[in-house]
Amino acid sequence: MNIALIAHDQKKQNLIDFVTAYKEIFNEHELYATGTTGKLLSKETGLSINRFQSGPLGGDQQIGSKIAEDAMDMIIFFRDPLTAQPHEPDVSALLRLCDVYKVPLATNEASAEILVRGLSSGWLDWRAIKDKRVRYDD
Ligand SMILES: O=C(CO)COP(=O)(O)O
Repeated sequence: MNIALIAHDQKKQNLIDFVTAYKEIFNEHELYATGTTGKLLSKETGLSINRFQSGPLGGDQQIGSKIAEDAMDMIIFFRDPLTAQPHEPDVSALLRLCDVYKVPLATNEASAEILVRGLSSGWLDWRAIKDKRVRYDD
């Protein structure tokens, strides 16, 4: 599965701790991240991570475009709900696309834990079904 990992600055350590805790599971998947998150995650966990631009420079939009191409299977995005982000429209757009394409999304540790445990239990195997996409062009 292709998994995107993203965290706002105040939540980066939370994401590092989370990914470290579930490293063995994450290690079995293709990982993607926005720029700074990916840099820190690979340094701190040793995992191999494909990096996009930093979030404020378009990274959220790049991940959104992967969702629209059916190339992302899960998004773990530890948002900071208490700090205004200059690129808030990009953040909203990414979350919206998760709903458009029914991509599993977790925005905090509690829901991320359920997704990751579900991933290792096969609950997300339906993602491999080719015709799962919501199509608006039929
Ligand atoms: O801002 C972000 C997500 O909206 C994250 O970007 P960075 O990983 O580059 O800090």
